Amino acid sequence: MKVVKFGGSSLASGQQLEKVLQILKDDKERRVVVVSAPGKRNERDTKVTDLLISCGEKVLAGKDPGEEVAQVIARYADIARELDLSSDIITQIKQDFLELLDGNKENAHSFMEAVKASGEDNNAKLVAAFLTARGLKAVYVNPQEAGLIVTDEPGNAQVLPESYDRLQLLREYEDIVVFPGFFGYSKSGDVVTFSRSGSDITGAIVANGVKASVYENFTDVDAVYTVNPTIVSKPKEISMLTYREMRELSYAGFSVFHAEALIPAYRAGIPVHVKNTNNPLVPGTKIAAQRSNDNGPVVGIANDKGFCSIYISKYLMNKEIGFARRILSILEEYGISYEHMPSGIDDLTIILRQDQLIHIDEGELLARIKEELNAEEAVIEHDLSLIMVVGEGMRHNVGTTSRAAKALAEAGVNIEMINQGSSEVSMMFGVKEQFAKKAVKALYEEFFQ
Ligand SMILES: Nc1ncnc2c1ncn2[C@@H]1O[C@H](COP(=O)(O)OP(=O)(O)O)[C@@H](O)[C@H]1O
Ligand SMILES: N[C@@H](CC(=O)OP(=O)(O)O)C(=O)O
Repeated sequence: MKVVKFGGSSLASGQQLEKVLQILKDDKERRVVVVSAPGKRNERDTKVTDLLISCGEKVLAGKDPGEEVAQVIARYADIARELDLSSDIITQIKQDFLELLDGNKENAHSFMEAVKASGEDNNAKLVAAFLTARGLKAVYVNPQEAGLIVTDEPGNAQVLPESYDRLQLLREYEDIVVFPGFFGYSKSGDVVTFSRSGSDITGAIVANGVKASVYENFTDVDAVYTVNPTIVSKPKEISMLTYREMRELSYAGFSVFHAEALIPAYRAGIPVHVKNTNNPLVPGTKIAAQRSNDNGPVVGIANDKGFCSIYISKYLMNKEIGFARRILSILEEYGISYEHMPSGIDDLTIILRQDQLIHIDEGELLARIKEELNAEEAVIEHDLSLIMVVGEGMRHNVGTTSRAAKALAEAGVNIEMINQGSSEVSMMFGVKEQFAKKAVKALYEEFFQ
């Protein structure tokens, strides 16, 4: 049994749904289909999830959401019209959506979560109706009915382990199961969404639950490329990656596959296969526990922006017991999590996502660090990009760091920080955001050209 997930770009129009139908017809093992909400039809289009967020926010602010409501309904109606489906399904979607907007708003978070999740939920109903109309027996299954239970963290749900056993029952369905991505239900029965692009996570959880032979993730590119294709045009494709490599690359900006979607598949030893809905016969990229190591030390280079660093220096920091703990507990009080923490004998740098500081008085934070830790210096540097050079082969190859550093130096990119060693399969460079693209191009030239 295969679990297949189709992303928003694969479900953006009737024409795309025809491709999905063919893909399902081509392989009878494709028994569980996880769907996103309709995505962008072209560069200037808006994803249904983004329309839903604006719509929900307007409702909560007491403004008229008429335009967004019309746009959301029009997206489903256009698809149904293109596919010659009965108008009943759109009438139902519209009625449910208006009822939802009219419903209980006492808890603004719960309301927004339900509005966001409706994008996937209604699309799953539409896709099931379409497949059935074309002669494939298919049934919509609700995540609560199927037992996908998650933590109550709006926009950041985590699956609860008991879900896996319950989801196993999806194996028993005779019809193709169409399952909405992006959300589960809390123990108290509320809709809770995963982080953005989280339908990838649903797909991995369901694949684990039903112990699929493979989790196929259908998207709009032929493969996972060695570098983001919006930075380097037509980059080399990756045919095979390990879970660890993909996790590092997704975390650092390879948005093609969600970083949190690896663990459920990895835990059950289920291979992941990234494929193109628009070109399903090309081999795509396979992700598994091991791969043959014949392509040099580096497999991919990812970058992500929006980071900052807090640099702290204090003479003899290395001898002071509990120094890092005390800094981290100050950050904890402010509700700040950190990403990396490279350190030296007298210095320490904490790298974190910059958006966490939006509502924080940075001057006050630095003053506290200096005062409570008797630090000589504490400064924040903003607008950093992290570049992650990833490859299992780096463990066995000497000189990869110096090759990378030389390539950056020759491109005139100043390295603000390096973190190497904590992960065996990656090294990280911090650079100023304005140099990130130049840096990625230079590293690509060095390792792939
Ligand atoms: N290294 C990479 N390889 C392939 N695609 C990448 C990479 N980095 C970023 N992307 C982007 O990821 C996109 C696919 O992810 P996404 O838009 O979430 O698709 P979907 O709609 O299928 O969920 C691609 O169109 C591409 O622009
Ligand atoms: N629709 C949700 C979840 C998702 O996974 O979408 P996509 O497959 O289009 O990335 C979002 O936009 O975040």
